[in-house]
Amino acid sequence: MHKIPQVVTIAGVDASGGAGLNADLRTFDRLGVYSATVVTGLTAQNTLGVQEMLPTPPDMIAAQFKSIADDLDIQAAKTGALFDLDRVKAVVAALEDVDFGFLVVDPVMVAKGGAPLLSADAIELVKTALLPLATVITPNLLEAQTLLQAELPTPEAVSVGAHVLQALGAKNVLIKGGHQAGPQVADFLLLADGSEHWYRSERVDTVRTHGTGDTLAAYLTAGLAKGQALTDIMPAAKRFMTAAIKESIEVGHGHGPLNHWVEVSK
Ligand SMILES: Nc1ncnc2c1ncn2[C@@H]1O[C@H](COP(=O)(O)OP(=O)(O)OP(=O)(O)O)[C@@H](O)[C@H]1O
Ligand SMILES: Cc1ncc(COP(=O)(O)O)c(N)n1
Repeated sequence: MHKIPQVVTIAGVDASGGAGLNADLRTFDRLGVYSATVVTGLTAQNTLGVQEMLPTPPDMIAAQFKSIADDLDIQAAKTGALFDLDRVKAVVAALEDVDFGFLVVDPVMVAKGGAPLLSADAIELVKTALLPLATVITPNLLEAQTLLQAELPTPEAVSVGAHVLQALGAKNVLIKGGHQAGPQVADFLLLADGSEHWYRSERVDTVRTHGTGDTLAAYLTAGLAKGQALTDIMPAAKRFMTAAIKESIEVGHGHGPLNHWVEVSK
């Protein structure tokens, strides 16, 4: 018998396959970890936008958690789209009840095309109840600004904002820079020990970025399950992100998905 790290993604399904738990599973497969799923909702969406959403009943979210916790040995979990207050409540209650090891909270709020994936009245509970459970939270710039109710226009402001998010209870904070203007993307990592790390890379000029945030957060989840440190995971994750965005695949007519099969140079 072979031992394999086991992870779970707690996220929504993307009918067109590019984002949400579909992107997570592909990333987990790529990194050689076994993955389970707690489906928080279905989305009828494609690379052009989100057409319909159907959140999972809270009881069914609880039942999925129980099935997994009763049988599997999960070392790391990741949250993605949680849709609304009832889904956030269900996920927080379940996470407090199980031991799924490391927790990566990707506070997904808006899809690339602009559709909301978290209702405004759920944001406060994400801040007060979900963030304190997190090993690492991975907001993009806009999500960080929403959580903080403040603009983050400079690298100094990003650093200050990360410290405020850490004070809310998240052990480590990664603020992703894909939404920044300029020739570079810069991700900022604030670790539990207070050390600060910038990861800068070229900005690929493309709209084919469906699922970038999910993929990076899933990459971190797999690395944590393997026992790696965030500072060891990030450089490899960034190389993968750049390559998967750059070597784009011809799928869909809008914000196309990433190339999760890309060869990555060392
Ligand atoms: N155009 C780009 N070129 C290179 N890297 C990018 C680009 N866009 C995003 N990235 C990288 O992808 C990762 C995810 O960042 P991003 O800010 O896009 O997350 P996100 O907005 O949460 O994604 P999503 O909208 O899928 O939830 C980061 O490492 C970021 O630097
Ligand atoms: C179910 C689901 N989860 C997450 C995202 C965010 O990904 P992106 O903003 O890249 O489309 C999404 N579009 N759909």
